[in-house]
Amino acid sequence: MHPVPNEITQVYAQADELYSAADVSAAIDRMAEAINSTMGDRNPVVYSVMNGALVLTGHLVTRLTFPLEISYLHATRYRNETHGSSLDWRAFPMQDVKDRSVLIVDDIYDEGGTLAAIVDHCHAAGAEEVRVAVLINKIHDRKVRPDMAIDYIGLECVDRYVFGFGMDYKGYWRNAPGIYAVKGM
Ligand SMILES: O=P(O)(O)OC[C@H]1O[C@H](OP(=O)(O)OP(=O)(O)O)[C@H](O)[C@@H]1O
Ligand code: HPA
Repeated sequence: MHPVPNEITQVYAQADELYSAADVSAAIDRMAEAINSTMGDRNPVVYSVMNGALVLTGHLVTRLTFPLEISYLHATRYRNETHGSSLDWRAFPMQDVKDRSVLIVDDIYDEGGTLAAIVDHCHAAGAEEVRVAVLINKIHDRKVRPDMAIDYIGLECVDRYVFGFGMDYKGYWRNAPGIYAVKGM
Protein backbone atom coordinates (compact mmCIF):
# COMPACT_ATOMS: atom_id res chain seq x y z
CA MET A 1 0.00 0.00 0.00
CA HIS A 2 1.22 3.49 -0.82
CA PRO A 3 1.23 5.39 2.50
CA VAL A 4 -0.52 8.75 2.82
CA PRO A 5 2.14 11.40 3.52
CA ASN A 6 1.96 12.65 7.10
CA GLU A 7 1.70 16.23 5.82
CA ILE A 8 -1.56 15.40 4.07
CA THR A 9 -3.20 14.03 7.21
CA GLN A 10 -1.93 16.97 9.26
CA VAL A 11 -3.10 19.64 6.85
CA TYR A 12 -6.75 18.61 7.16
CA ALA A 13 -6.55 18.16 10.94
CA GLN A 14 -5.07 21.65 11.39
CA ALA A 15 -7.01 23.58 8.74
CA ASP A 16 -9.49 26.37 9.48
CA GLU A 17 -12.99 25.65 8.19
CA LEU A 18 -14.10 28.71 6.20
CA TYR A 19 -17.37 27.23 4.96
CA SER A 20 -19.22 24.10 6.07
CA ALA A 21 -20.75 21.57 3.70
CA ALA A 22 -24.15 23.18 4.41
CA ASP A 23 -22.76 26.63 3.50
CA VAL A 24 -21.44 25.25 0.21
CA SER A 25 -24.72 23.55 -0.59
CA ALA A 26 -26.67 26.77 0.02
CA ALA A 27 -24.22 28.69 -2.18
CA ILE A 28 -24.70 26.20 -5.03
CA ASP A 29 -28.47 26.55 -4.62
CA ARG A 30 -28.10 30.31 -5.10
CA MET A 31 -25.81 29.90 -8.11
CA ALA A 32 -28.23 27.46 -9.73
CA GLU A 33 -31.17 29.79 -9.16
CA ALA A 34 -29.32 32.63 -10.88
CA ILE A 35 -28.22 30.42 -13.78
CA ASN A 36 -31.72 28.97 -14.21
CA SER A 37 -33.21 32.45 -14.44
CA THR A 38 -30.63 33.84 -16.89
CA MET A 39 -29.57 30.91 -19.10
CA GLY A 40 -32.71 28.78 -19.31
CA ASP A 41 -33.29 29.62 -22.97
CA ARG A 42 -29.63 29.46 -24.13
CA ASN A 43 -29.04 25.73 -24.80
CA PRO A 44 -25.48 26.12 -23.46
CA VAL A 45 -22.38 24.00 -23.53
CA VAL A 46 -21.28 23.69 -19.90
CA TYR A 47 -17.50 23.41 -19.77
CA SER A 48 -16.15 21.89 -16.55
CA VAL A 49 -12.54 22.88 -15.88
CA MET A 50 -10.80 19.71 -14.63
CA ASN A 51 -9.77 18.72 -12.11
CA GLY A 52 -10.96 21.33 -9.66
CA ALA A 53 -14.47 21.78 -11.06
CA LEU A 54 -15.28 18.07 -10.99
CA VAL A 55 -17.16 18.18 -7.68
CA LEU A 56 -18.92 21.52 -8.21
CA THR A 57 -20.06 20.60 -11.72
CA GLY A 58 -21.77 17.43 -10.54
CA HIS A 59 -23.63 19.26 -7.80
CA LEU A 60 -24.48 22.31 -9.90
CA VAL A 61 -25.83 20.64 -13.03
CA THR A 62 -28.32 18.51 -11.11
CA ARG A 63 -29.88 21.79 -9.93
CA LEU A 64 -30.16 23.21 -13.47
CA THR A 65 -33.61 22.66 -14.90
CA PHE A 66 -33.11 23.34 -18.61
CA PRO A 67 -31.50 21.49 -21.56
CA LEU A 68 -27.72 21.73 -21.72
CA GLU A 69 -24.68 19.79 -22.89
CA ILE A 70 -21.72 19.02 -20.64
CA SER A 71 -18.11 18.88 -21.72
CA TYR A 72 -14.75 19.20 -20.01
CA LEU A 73 -11.30 20.57 -20.47
CA HIS A 74 -8.24 20.32 -18.30
CA ALA A 75 -6.04 23.35 -17.88
CA THR A 76 -3.66 23.56 -14.93
CA ARG A 77 -1.45 26.34 -13.61
CA TYR A 78 -0.72 24.86 -10.20
CA ARG A 79 0.08 21.20 -11.08
CA ASN A 80 -0.75 20.06 -7.52
CA GLU A 81 1.50 22.78 -6.06
CA THR A 82 0.39 25.78 -4.03
CA HIS A 83 1.77 28.44 -6.42
CA GLY A 84 0.64 28.92 -10.01
CA SER A 85 2.89 29.18 -13.06
CA SER A 86 2.31 28.93 -16.82
CA LEU A 87 -0.93 27.35 -18.07
CA ASP A 88 -0.66 23.76 -19.22
CA TRP A 89 -3.54 22.50 -21.44
CA ARG A 90 -3.82 18.79 -20.62
CA ALA A 91 -7.17 18.17 -22.33
CA PHE A 92 -7.97 20.75 -24.95
CA PRO A 93 -11.66 21.78 -25.31
CA MET A 94 -13.19 19.55 -27.99
CA GLN A 95 -16.86 20.53 -28.16
CA ASP A 96 -17.73 22.85 -31.07
CA VAL A 97 -18.83 26.12 -29.47
CA LYS A 98 -19.31 28.17 -32.65
CA ASP A 99 -22.41 30.35 -32.22
CA ARG A 100 -23.11 28.61 -28.91
CA SER A 101 -23.67 29.94 -25.45
CA VAL A 102 -20.95 28.64 -23.13
CA LEU A 103 -20.97 28.35 -19.34
CA ILE A 104 -17.51 27.74 -17.89
CA VAL A 105 -17.60 26.13 -14.43
CA ASP A 106 -14.55 26.26 -12.17
CA ASP A 107 -13.91 25.81 -8.48
CA ILE A 108 -11.93 28.98 -7.78
CA TYR A 109 -11.20 32.35 -9.34
CA ASP A 110 -7.84 33.14 -7.81
CA GLU A 111 -5.42 35.22 -9.91
CA GLY A 112 -7.55 34.46 -12.94
CA GLY A 113 -4.93 33.33 -15.43
CA THR A 114 -6.71 30.04 -15.98
CA LEU A 115 -10.16 31.52 -16.61
CA ALA A 116 -8.80 34.34 -18.79
CA ALA A 117 -7.16 31.82 -21.14
CA ILE A 118 -10.29 29.63 -21.29
CA VAL A 119 -12.63 32.59 -21.92
CA ASP A 120 -10.30 33.84 -24.68
CA HIS A 121 -10.22 30.37 -26.23
CA CYS A 122 -14.03 30.15 -26.30
CA HIS A 123 -14.37 33.58 -27.92
CA ALA A 124 -11.69 32.70 -30.49
CA ALA A 125 -13.60 29.47 -31.25
CA GLY A 126 -16.66 31.55 -32.15
CA ALA A 127 -18.84 31.28 -29.07
CA GLU A 128 -21.81 33.65 -29.13
CA GLU A 129 -21.50 34.32 -25.40
CA VAL A 130 -19.26 33.06 -22.63
CA ARG A 131 -20.35 33.11 -19.00
CA VAL A 132 -18.36 32.00 -15.99
CA ALA A 133 -19.49 30.33 -12.75
CA VAL A 134 -17.12 29.77 -9.81
CA LEU A 135 -17.73 28.43 -6.33
CA ILE A 136 -15.03 30.62 -4.73
CA ASN A 137 -13.75 34.11 -5.51
CA LYS A 138 -10.52 34.72 -3.61
CA ILE A 139 -10.29 38.36 -2.55
CA HIS A 140 -6.95 40.10 -3.28
CA ASP A 141 -5.50 42.66 -5.68
CA ARG A 142 -3.53 40.26 -7.91
CA LYS A 143 -6.24 39.50 -10.51
CA VAL A 144 -4.52 39.33 -13.91
CA ARG A 145 -7.59 40.76 -15.66
CA PRO A 146 -9.46 42.74 -13.01
CA ASP A 147 -12.29 43.65 -15.39
CA MET A 148 -13.06 40.03 -16.37
CA ALA A 149 -16.75 39.30 -15.82
CA ILE A 150 -17.44 36.46 -13.41
CA ASP A 151 -21.18 36.00 -13.80
CA TYR A 152 -21.99 33.60 -10.97
CA ILE A 153 -20.04 33.47 -7.70
CA GLY A 154 -20.91 31.11 -4.87
CA LEU A 155 -18.74 32.37 -2.01
CA GLU A 156 -15.87 34.75 -1.37
CA CYS A 157 -12.78 33.80 0.57
CA VAL A 158 -9.83 35.47 2.21
CA ASP A 159 -6.40 35.48 0.60
CA ARG A 160 -5.24 32.12 1.91
CA TYR A 161 -4.57 28.75 0.25
CA VAL A 162 -7.81 26.81 0.41
CA PHE A 163 -8.90 23.26 -0.35
CA GLY A 164 -12.03 21.12 -0.38
CA PHE A 165 -15.03 20.65 -2.65
CA GLY A 166 -12.78 20.01 -5.63
CA MET A 167 -9.79 22.15 -4.66
CA ASP A 168 -6.66 20.29 -3.73
CA TYR A 169 -3.77 20.55 -1.34
CA LYS A 170 -0.88 18.88 -3.19
CA GLY A 171 -3.32 16.65 -5.04
CA TYR A 172 -5.32 15.61 -1.94
CA TRP A 173 -8.53 16.61 -0.17
CA ARG A 174 -10.59 17.50 -3.24
CA ASN A 175 -13.10 15.20 -1.50
CA ALA A 176 -13.33 17.35 1.65
CA PRO A 177 -16.98 18.48 1.95
CA GLY A 178 -16.51 22.16 2.89
CA ILE A 179 -13.92 24.86 2.23
CA TYR A 180 -10.80 24.90 4.45
CA ALA A 181 -7.77 27.20 4.70
CA VAL A 182 -4.33 25.69 5.22
CA LYS A 183 -2.79 26.64 8.55
CA GLY A 184 -0.14 29.30 8.03
CA MET A 185 -0.95 29.83 4.33
O1 LIG B 1 -7.20 31.85 -10.98
P1 LIG B 1 -5.96 31.04 -11.07
O2 LIG B 1 -4.84 31.64 -10.26
O3 LIG B 1 -5.53 30.76 -12.49
O4 LIG B 1 -6.22 29.64 -10.34
C1 LIG B 1 -7.45 28.97 -10.49
C2 LIG B 1 -7.24 27.64 -11.15
O5 LIG B 1 -6.29 26.88 -10.39
C3 LIG B 1 -6.84 25.62 -10.07
O6 LIG B 1 -6.51 24.69 -11.03
P2 LIG B 1 -5.10 23.94 -10.98
O7 LIG B 1 -4.11 24.66 -11.85
O8 LIG B 1 -4.70 23.72 -9.56
O9 LIG B 1 -5.42 22.58 -11.67
P3 LIG B 1 -6.41 21.44 -11.10
O10 LIG B 1 -7.81 21.99 -11.26
O11 LIG B 1 -6.16 20.27 -11.97
O12 LIG B 1 -6.05 21.23 -9.66
C4 LIG B 1 -8.34 25.85 -10.06
O13 LIG B 1 -9.03 24.65 -10.30
C5 LIG B 1 -8.53 26.87 -11.15
O14 LIG B 1 -8.73 26.26 -12.42
N1 HPA C 1 -6.52 26.26 -3.54
C1 HPA C 1 -6.55 25.25 -4.43
N2 HPA C 1 -6.34 25.42 -5.73
C2 HPA C 1 -6.09 26.66 -6.13
C3 HPA C 1 -6.06 27.74 -5.25
C4 HPA C 1 -6.28 27.54 -3.88
O1 HPA C 1 -6.27 28.46 -3.00
N3 HPA C 1 -5.80 28.83 -6.00
C5 HPA C 1 -5.70 28.41 -7.28
N4 HPA C 1 -5.86 27.10 -7.37
